Amino acid sequence: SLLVLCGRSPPLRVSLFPRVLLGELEAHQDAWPFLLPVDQRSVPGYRKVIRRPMDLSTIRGRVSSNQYPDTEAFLSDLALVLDNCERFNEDRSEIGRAGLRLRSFLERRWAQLLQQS
Ligand SMILES: Cn1cc(C(=O)NCCN2CCCC2)ccc1=O
Repeated sequence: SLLVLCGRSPPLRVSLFPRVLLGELEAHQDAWPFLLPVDQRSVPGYRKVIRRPMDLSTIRGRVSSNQYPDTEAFLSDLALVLDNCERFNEDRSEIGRAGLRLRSFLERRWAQLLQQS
């Protein structure tokens, strides 16, 4: 309705996009390396190499407690998950390939959602 559209904040449905996208990422078959924080004791070198760890459960917690001031802050945490993955893993490794496939899904799906706005 016009009331929703003329407010300064984005229309309600656009503000739901992060929750829609996050739910689909959590359910994605390539999300398994990213669902929980990397166990830094069981992955040699991770703590030293990756200065800002991030994972989908941490993002879920921040979304649920409204800790993202705007959509860009949410998208930058998502990008951090996948940038960390590319930094730490060979592209041709199981986890590296999962990260590349999940990033491709994320980019295509986000563009699709924006077409609906
Ligand atoms: C993103 N990422 C993840 C790992 C990892 O080992 N995750 C655990 C994966 N398993 C899934 C079921 C039990 C645990 C290592 C390096 C890395 O960059």
